[in-house]
Amino acid sequence: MKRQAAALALESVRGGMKLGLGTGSTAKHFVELLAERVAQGLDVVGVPTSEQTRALAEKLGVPLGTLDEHPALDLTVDGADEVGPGLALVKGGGGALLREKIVAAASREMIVIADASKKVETLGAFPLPIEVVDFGIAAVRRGIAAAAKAAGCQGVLTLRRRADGHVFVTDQGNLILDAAYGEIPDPAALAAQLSNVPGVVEHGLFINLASRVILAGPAGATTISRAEA
Ligand SMILES: O=C[C@H](O)[C@H](O)[C@H](O)COP(=O)(O)O
Repeated sequence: MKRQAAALALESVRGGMKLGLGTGSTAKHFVELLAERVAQGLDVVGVPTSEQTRALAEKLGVPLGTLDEHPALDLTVDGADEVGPGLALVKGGGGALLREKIVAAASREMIVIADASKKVETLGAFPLPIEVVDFGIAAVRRGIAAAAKAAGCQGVLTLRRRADGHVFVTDQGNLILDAAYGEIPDPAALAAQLSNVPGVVEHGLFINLASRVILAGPAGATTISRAEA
């Protein structure tokens, strides 16, 4: 299903485009399919949103550039952990939210590809990743808790660890707190509150960034554009 969504997104790619390349298991399918088209002669430049995606794209022969070289991208294709009303997203399950958001914001269009299970009525069942600096984390936690409360959210903040028990460090050298809010009644309000907390580098709420979402399920794929979401 993820590959089906990725294949549909690929139909929006044209020669000459500058593409943001997302991160995660769904975005991986897109990079693989894109590489097949590149091998057949499609001329594009990709800007990866993580070292993981960079390594994959390099291995598969997708031409890469940086956001400094290409500050205005045509299209970004990326996955999501949750897709809510208005195509508001939770992202960052793989820890790439900061670069993903910068790349998406630099793109004229963002297409999200996901399996249909990612569509929810209310965001928040998936813990919200919040990227924070490695300084004064106890104070930053307090700031996040107060900001969340002001937006009607309460929940445990867990410092993300890798499978081997070591603290997870993002590509930008920061840490991630996963916020188990359960429900986020007003994602835009929470996003604004969190952005004001000193020490919060970025959070995984993507508001008004996705222009289209391609959801693939057992019965086929559906495309939702923001105007109709
Ligand atoms: O940091 C990771 C990204 O935001 C991913 O796009 C997100 O976690 C979805 O990943 P997947 O396609 O593996 O479910």
